[in-house]
Amino acid sequence: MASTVRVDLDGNEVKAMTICMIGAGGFIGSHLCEKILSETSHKVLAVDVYNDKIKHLLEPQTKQWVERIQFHRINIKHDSRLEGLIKMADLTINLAAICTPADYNTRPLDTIYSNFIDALPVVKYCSENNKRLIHFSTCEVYGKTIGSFLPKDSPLREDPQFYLLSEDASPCIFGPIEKQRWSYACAKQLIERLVYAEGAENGLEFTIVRPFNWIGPRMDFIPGIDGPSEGVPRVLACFSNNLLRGEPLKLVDGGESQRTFVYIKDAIEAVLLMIENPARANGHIFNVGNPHNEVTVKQLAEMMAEVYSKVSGEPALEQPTIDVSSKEFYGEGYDDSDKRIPDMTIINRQLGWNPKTSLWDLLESTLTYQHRTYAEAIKQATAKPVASS
Ligand SMILES: NC(=O)c1ccc[n+]([C@@H]2O[C@H](COP(=O)([O-])OP(=O)(O)OC[C@H]3O[C@@H](n4cnc5c(N)ncnc54)[C@H](O)[C@@H]3O)[C@@H](O)[C@H]2O)c1
Ligand SMILES: O=C(O)[C@H]1O[C@H](OP(=O)(O)OP(=O)(O)OC[C@H]2O[C@@H](n3ccc(=O)[nH]c3=O)[C@H](O)[C@@H]2O)[C@H](O)[C@@H](O)[C@@H]1O
Repeated sequence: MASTVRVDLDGNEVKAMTICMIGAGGFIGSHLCEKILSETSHKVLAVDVYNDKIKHLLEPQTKQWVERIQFHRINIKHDSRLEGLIKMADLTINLAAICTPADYNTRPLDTIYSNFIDALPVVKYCSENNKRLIHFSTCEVYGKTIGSFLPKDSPLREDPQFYLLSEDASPCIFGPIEKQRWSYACAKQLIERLVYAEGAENGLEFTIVRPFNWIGPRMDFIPGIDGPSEGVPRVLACFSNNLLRGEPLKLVDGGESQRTFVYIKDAIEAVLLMIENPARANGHIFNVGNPHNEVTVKQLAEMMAEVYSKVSGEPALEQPTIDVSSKEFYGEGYDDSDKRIPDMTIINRQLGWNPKTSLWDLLESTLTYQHRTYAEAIKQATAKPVASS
């Protein structure tokens, strides 16, 4: 635990606070809990339906933290204890959501309920009780870039004003309703507007975070090992699963879409700055991403194959990638964001935050983790039973 006095960006002492973290048992939540417990004196009321990813923080041997984290197994859809926890806390952080693209077109109702309806009471309790809220939205609220509607060979596509995604200037461009992929982005957009309106009309102190493809250890699950065999996680876990099993990586519609990936540990630094600098963070929407780590999905696959071979000692795959149609991979109603580059002006100005880790370095540490965590389990799961004589 940090024994020294923590100061904010303006040199003022940061007093220890109690944080109600909803969705604390997920990928981002687990890293945020670790950071808060190891570097600050704040207390965490961790709310989730699962706690596997934060078990190491809850076990009795982590004595130094035991009094600063409490796990509450609560489904926020229907649990009257939620308001009490929000009242006990100085700050609520809401991370709870269905946020894997394979669900958006196949479980659109669950997606809309999870990202909009279930978040409503959280916003209401914070507003009514004058509690600060940090709400997790997504870069998907931007949808497609303006540039994607220009002719393929238009030189305007190179002009940043047609692709750079800015919190206070870019429009939100989604596909038609039958493209149910956008159920998630649309629900997130509406909850952002509601949070913003609570701020404008009722004085809610809020910050909205728009993550741009945060990746790292503990993201999602490996199908058939710590998640359902038929489940489709986000791209990092899909490609990790292929590499661990020695299969080609599946490129949806040729892997032409572009993403900027940021290392989870860099991104968590930004969230801690928001937590401890309310005067600079309240009332703002922040892009949090790494504009320097842009690749096509195909380039990501090739880089992951190269890094995995290096960290595992396994020979490189003869055929590293294979094409698959989005209909085959995700089903009817899938659509895609073409390109996602975050404008960093606002987060730079308000919090002075910049990401540090290159894509190669973050893949090296993440794939080392994946190999250590899963290689043996995969070997056992795929071993052929020895025929009895
Ligand atoms: N990882 C990213 O790069 C990324 C990008 C954009 C947006 N986000 C947003 O950040 C947030 C966290 O994402 P993540 O990657 O950690 O996802 P995650 O799925 O790992 O974590 C979400 C957690 O919320 C919990 N949860 C869901 N519904 C709940 C309910 N009804 N009651 C209690 N707990 C519930 C889940 O059990 C899970 O542990 C989400 O809101 C997501 O939309 C993440
Ligand atoms: O992480 C984010 O910032 C946001 O974007 C993600 O959306 P997306 O980037 O499309 O999700 P991934 O599953 O990580 O897919 C990235 C790209 O890889 C492709 N992909 C995925 C998996 C695979 O095996 N092969 C493959 O080519 C997808 O089609 C897509 O083009 C999710 O919607 C959210 O977690 C989040 O809100």
